[in-house]
Amino acid sequence: SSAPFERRSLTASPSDVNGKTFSYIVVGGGTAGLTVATRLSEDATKTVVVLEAGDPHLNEPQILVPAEVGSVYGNPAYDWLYNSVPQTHAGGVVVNMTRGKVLGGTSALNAMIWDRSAEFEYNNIAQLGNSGWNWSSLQPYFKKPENFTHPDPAFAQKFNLTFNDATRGHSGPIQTTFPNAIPGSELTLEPAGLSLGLKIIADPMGGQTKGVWRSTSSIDPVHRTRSYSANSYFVPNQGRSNLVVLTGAQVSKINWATNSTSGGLTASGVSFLSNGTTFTVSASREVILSASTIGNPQILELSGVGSKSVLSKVGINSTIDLPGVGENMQEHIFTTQSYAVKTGVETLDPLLFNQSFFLQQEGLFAATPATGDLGYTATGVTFLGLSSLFNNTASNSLLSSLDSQLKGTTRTKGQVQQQSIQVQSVRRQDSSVVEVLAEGVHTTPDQADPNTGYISFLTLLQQPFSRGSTHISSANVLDHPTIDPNYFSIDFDLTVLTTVAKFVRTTLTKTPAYANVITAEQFPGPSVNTDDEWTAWVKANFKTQGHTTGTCSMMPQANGGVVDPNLKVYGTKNLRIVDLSVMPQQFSGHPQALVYAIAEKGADVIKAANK
Ligand SMILES: Cc1cc2nc3c(=O)[nH]c(=O)nc-3n(C[C@H](O)[C@H](O)[C@H](O)COP(=O)(O)OP(=O)(O)OC[C@H]3O[C@@H](n4cnc5c(N)ncnc54)[C@H](O)[C@@H]3O)c2cc1C
Repeated sequence: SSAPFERRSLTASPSDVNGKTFSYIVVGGGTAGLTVATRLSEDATKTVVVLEAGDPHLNEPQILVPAEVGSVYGNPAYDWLYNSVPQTHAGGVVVNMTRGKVLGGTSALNAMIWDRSAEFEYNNIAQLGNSGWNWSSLQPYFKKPENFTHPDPAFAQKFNLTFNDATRGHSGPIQTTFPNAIPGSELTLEPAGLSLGLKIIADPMGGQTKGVWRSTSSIDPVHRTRSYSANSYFVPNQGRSNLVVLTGAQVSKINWATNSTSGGLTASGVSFLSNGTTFTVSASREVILSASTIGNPQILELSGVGSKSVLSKVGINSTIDLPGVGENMQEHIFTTQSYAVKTGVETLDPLLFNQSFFLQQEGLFAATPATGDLGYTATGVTFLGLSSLFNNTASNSLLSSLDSQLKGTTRTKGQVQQQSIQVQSVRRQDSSVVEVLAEGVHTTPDQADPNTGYISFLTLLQQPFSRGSTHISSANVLDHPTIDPNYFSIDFDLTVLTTVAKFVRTTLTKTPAYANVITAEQFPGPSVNTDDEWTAWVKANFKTQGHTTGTCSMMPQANGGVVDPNLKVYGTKNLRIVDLSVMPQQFSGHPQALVYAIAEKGADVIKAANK
């Protein structure tokens, strides 16, 4: 059957929404937005409208087929095309920041890895003044979004795909499982880790993640296609008469009720642009911002909520003085290295260079059940602590320079508190500072020889200490904000990222398991050798993982926070933020499962407040 690509259409038009009143307005139909809207519309006595700037793009192979991941990055029909400002501490490079501008948001184009971070990292969030946001209270919300399917037992045994049903969800909308296509070259992962003295983690969803393990992905177990907020939360419920989703609608500001302001401002609704025309819609209960890390600060600032100095620069009057808006931005960044392997070692490179192989794999993928390499997602991860990269002396000196550099930077109370928690965290025996993701393919294909197979290592910084910002650059919503992640402003980040890149060359690929299959390092190769060359290479080649957090941090207001533990924006009665932007601190790992958990918990908080 060709079920995965069946066409569906959305019916709402601006006139279905303009001038009307809904119980709830959800701004942004992304990962969190469609999750919270679907849950809120379970209450038939309430009406919900979602305003999403992007188009539906439902049932498109470029989104659904795992091996097509990346094919829409940089395409304005799917991607916001955000860029950072030139990065002062990285030789002025401009970093491309892909974000989904499509129904489903970034869940429509992410790399589908479905995992969880270490237990203590969630407890760190509670320690910042956020009661109810710790490992144990998040458990039901970790499980609620997920419907986990076991892998085929023989395949699981071959690739060490282990799991624990007790830590997974089994009846949620998002389908998760392991891919059923992993190239043989990735069999090196576990033996390499063991020879480095690392632990194999059998249940990485159980709160311990340092070591070597195999990740699941958000993919359908039969068709092997992407499962994301649009096709898994929204589409099955699109027939609800109290749920309206309008695409191609970019929210330009929140409108405020002019009556009493005691106890905070009331958001009466929002204005939005569709095809160049401005419309308005009203909310009788709440306005919920789910436009994420870059979209939310922009909308708040355009509505007079933010730092007075940012607003006055673009001529916007201050409605609520909230200097934390758009600040405290934190990002995961990475570089990749690729190694040529011996002839006969199976890799995914032929998908890129061998047309008849590709067509054969297309056929396998189109069958029911789907098989073959087009269903590939990355599974092989290694999470390393400081002690894998530095000896005791080097580690102590790194941490003491970090401490003195942090003390010399201007920080909010909340940042002082979170960075001291972060320093304690990176010192823990069970904490990770980097992830090494192994993939059986060349990740920089323009550097590859079409007749050779490759394995690649992505080295990903997990505990960045640099803090950046995003702020409006004008009073026009169509102008992109000024995004400055301020990468490498804290030296720790550059030292760790450079050291792990060298570790891949000098240690990881020298383990017997890798040495046995590798013939040569291909990227970066012999031109990068000295410490200075490595540092320059990292600065010129790093990319962002798109895991940005922090710009609407959940922290006490006096500490620089934007929302309280009920996700309500300070100074308002009925404006909440439900998505990744509320997380005040970066986690080790990949955030999408946390985003769904935030949205599920947020929906319960909102339902309880609006009985
Ligand atoms: C390239 C890439 C790969 C990734 N890979 C993984 C992975 O493998 N595993 C993982 O766990 N995480 C991954 N992530 C991260 C993860 O996907 C995101 O953190 C998560 O999807 C963010 O969810 P969100 O709801 O906060 O934002 P989004 O899903 O981005 O939703 C925001 C929505 O708001 C809309 N919007 C913005 N402004 C407006 C406006 N003014 N009006 C109306 N709508 C607006 C946007 O169009 C979008 O739909 C990846 C991210 C990227 C960028």
